[in-house]
Amino acid sequence: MAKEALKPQAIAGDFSKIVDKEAMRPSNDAIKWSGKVPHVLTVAGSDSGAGAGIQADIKASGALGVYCSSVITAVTAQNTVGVQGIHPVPEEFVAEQLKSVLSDMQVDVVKTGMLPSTGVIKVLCHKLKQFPIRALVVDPVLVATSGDVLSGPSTLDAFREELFPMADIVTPNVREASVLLGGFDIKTITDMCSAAKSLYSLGPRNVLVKGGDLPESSDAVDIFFDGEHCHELRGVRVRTHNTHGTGCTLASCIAAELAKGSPMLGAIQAAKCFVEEALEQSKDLAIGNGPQGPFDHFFKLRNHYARPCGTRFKPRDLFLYAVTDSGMNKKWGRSISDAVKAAIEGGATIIQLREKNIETKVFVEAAEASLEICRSYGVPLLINDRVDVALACETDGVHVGQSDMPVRTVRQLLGPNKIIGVSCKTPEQAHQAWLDGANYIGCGGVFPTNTKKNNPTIGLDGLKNIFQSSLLPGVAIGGIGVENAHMIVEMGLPNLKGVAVVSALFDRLDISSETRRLLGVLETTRIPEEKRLEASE
Ligand SMILES: Nc1ncnc2c1ncn2[C@@H]1O[C@H](COP(=O)(O)OP(=O)(O)O)[C@@H](O)[C@H]1O
Ligand SMILES: Cc1ncc(COP(=O)(O)O)c(N)n1
Ligand SMILES: [Mg+2]
Repeated sequence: MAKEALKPQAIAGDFSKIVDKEAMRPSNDAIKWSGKVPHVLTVAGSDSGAGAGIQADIKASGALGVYCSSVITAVTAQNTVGVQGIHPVPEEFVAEQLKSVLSDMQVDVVKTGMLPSTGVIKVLCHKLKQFPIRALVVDPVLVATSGDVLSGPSTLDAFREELFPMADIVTPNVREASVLLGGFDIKTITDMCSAAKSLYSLGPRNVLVKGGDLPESSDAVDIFFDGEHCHELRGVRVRTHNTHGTGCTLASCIAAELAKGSPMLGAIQAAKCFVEEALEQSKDLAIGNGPQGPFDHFFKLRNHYARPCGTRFKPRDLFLYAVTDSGMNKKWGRSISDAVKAAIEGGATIIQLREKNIETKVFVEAAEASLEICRSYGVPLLINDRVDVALACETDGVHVGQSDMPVRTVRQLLGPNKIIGVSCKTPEQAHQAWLDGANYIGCGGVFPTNTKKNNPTIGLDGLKNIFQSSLLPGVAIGGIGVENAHMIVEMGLPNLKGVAVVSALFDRLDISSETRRLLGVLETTRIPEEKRLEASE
């Protein structure tokens, strides 16, 4: 199996090297299928619930523009609750399916999933010697995420002694790595690196130990070992129960990217980015009644908000928008990052550091400390006005006013993956923000406020005037608190996605409880029926 072509580009620097996955997103260029098409063959089980197994592999490959054929090794009766039954396909028929595909089609990469018996593993190894391919991705599916056994302990030797030495990469999760290493205890990222190195000694060219189920890990961290360096691939842990099929999907995305010619590390980064985006986009999916639902592999077809990986923005992030104020922090004797943490713990969905009188060094330190907190909760962090601080700290974006740096310039500096918000008082300013490439608008002040002196208020009518024509989602800001936030919600304006607040949170003794109170108002206020009808016209 000619593997040199896929030799990973080892990156200097050892364990603590966190590789920037943004550099390698799945190519979004439209792949026109003509002539030789990148081709993955999945050799795996069928999941009747279609969240994992060959169904996940075929969907993932298709989403990445790669053709995917399939050899079924077992048929499982499975849903979001678990696996109710397994019917292995006789190994001679697995051999027949392999011969049908490999003898007729130019398969670039084979990806394996559920291999229920030693016999099937032996048949597969034999066929791969008979029909050489460019790369082999082995996802050693032993136990489904639901906990059901998919490949018994009798297959461990065949995985370790026959299949692993042929693999370009093996992708065990923490549990599978532990079992394959005879019960090696994996509790930390350092343990994951040790496990990856031990698995590497079994013969695969590369090892990826997946950390989706690593206990107490605030991020989703995987460890990639290429024989020289341990690379830490860190992604945001998406708070969702729709994780059925994450492992299958990651492995089939790696196979698809390899089939398109990516180097190994680039393929892994692109695959991880795809899974993270799919999970993020599928948080509200409700398929099945069990504890672990599937996610949407075709989110890019449905998602008209272009959210390249690395942009943690969705309009619903604007729901409860906390804007810090250094004067208030000084008054209450708290640091900016403490205020940020308290607001997020109370339910804030996005944070903006608005620090008008602060030394740049202090601002950068506060932004870095706040970003660490925001990342751990998966909450976007924006910087008010100071594009230099946003760039220096790699925050999720900026919010600029009409007299700050022009939005087009900000977009050129920050690139497509960052969030840009713009303060607007008129429909014309909102339209210009859309033309200039902003992601959202902040409109106000709605009610009189002491936070922003001599700032003419626009009132509810001004707010309505803007959002009735705005092409961008946005928030209302200015004098908003628990006593009047319901009035904003009751307007029922489709693009008005939330409220931005300052003193209602930060000029209070207990930020978290004030935030929770405001969240309660926003969540319980109902849009009057007539407004709902008006909005739907
Ligand atoms: N909640 C999550 N948020 C973001 N990434 C996740 C999440 N759960 C799993 N992943 C990622 O999905 C991929 C599959 O990991 P994992 O779920 O551990 O595999 P398996 O499904 O085989 O148990 C890994 O890249 C992991 O980091
Ligand atoms: C047929 C089949 N193959 C694989 C898995 C693993 O699923 P996950 O990726 O969620 O661990 C599964 N549940 N069913
Ligand atoms: Mg999983």
